[in-house]
Amino acid sequence: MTAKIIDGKAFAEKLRGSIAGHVERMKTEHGITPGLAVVIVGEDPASQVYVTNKARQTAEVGMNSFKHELPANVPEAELLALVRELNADPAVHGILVQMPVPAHIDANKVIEAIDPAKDVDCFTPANVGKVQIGLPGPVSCTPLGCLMLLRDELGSLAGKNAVIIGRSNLVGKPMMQLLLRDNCTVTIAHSRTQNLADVVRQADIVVAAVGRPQMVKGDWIKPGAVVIDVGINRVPAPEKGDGKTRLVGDVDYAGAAEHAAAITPVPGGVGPMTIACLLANTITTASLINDLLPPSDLTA
Ligand SMILES: Nc1nc(=O)c2c([nH]1)NC[C@@H]1CN(c3ccc(C(=O)N[C@@H](CCC(=O)O)C(=O)O)cc3)C=[N+]21
Repeated sequence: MTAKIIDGKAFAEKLRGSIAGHVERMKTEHGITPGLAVVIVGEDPASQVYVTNKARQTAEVGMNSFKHELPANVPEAELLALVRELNADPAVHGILVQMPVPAHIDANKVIEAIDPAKDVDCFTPANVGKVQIGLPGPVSCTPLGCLMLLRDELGSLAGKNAVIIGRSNLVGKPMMQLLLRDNCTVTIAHSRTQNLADVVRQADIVVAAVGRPQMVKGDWIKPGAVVIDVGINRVPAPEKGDGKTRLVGDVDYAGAAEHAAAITPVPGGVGPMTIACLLANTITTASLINDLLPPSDLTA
């Protein structure tokens, strides 16, 4: 079997088209222009590229984009003060502080400073709790993107055996909540899981989010399973020339594609969905802030 490639880039583009429509309606019907503020601390080149992409896509869907760049040695208090300023700014409906922040800054303090009403990453305890009990609000971007791809691929997820590899607050745990809400039987595997290969062999749905290049092997994949690869790992690519690198996921793509019914590539799979869902969350928070019903196609 050769798996169908799930084109996350194309899906994300379609989603951004729908988001642009919602932005237009919010402007014309309600006089609201959704605004997203992105804060980046330090000069990490990968983060810079990523934040620039976000700002461009934010503007492309018609939202206001506010970018704040702070030096790597900015005092924690100054970052917290900026977050509070953004909390109070009525033009800002979403706040994202690019992670990781430098070691002298306490990331938890930063997250707790963000007004949950504007927490488009869904990092705050209040929003994590809302996802758990199914109240409206922003939903973690990467898991939301994965869920949209899975629903598009499978229709109903009810009764499927889903195995998530990785238990992070960013991906594994919120992914568990969303799949459970869609009536999957969910298993979370992690670094201490015994017989990981056998656990994964039970899965109709595999979500790999461990951050270890190509760790999930092809013969772990049950024939006909759908594989969502969240990993984005930069590895050496000597075949491309000295010092060159390439991106690979957490799944051995070629091996898994021999068994899976469908699989997301890296790049071009989950990554673009994460950014699109960030914009989707900004529509959700802008709606809720203004007592409007968030569009159902942009949330879980
Ligand atoms: N507060 C916060 N929220 C985040 O959501 C957040 C963050 N901090 N810090 C960094 C990570 C990483 N992340 C990515 C999103 C999209 C791609 C993406 O679009 N990747 C492309 C490839 C890009 C390339 O070629 O390098 C793809 O997979 O096709 C990558 C990485 C969001 N993050």
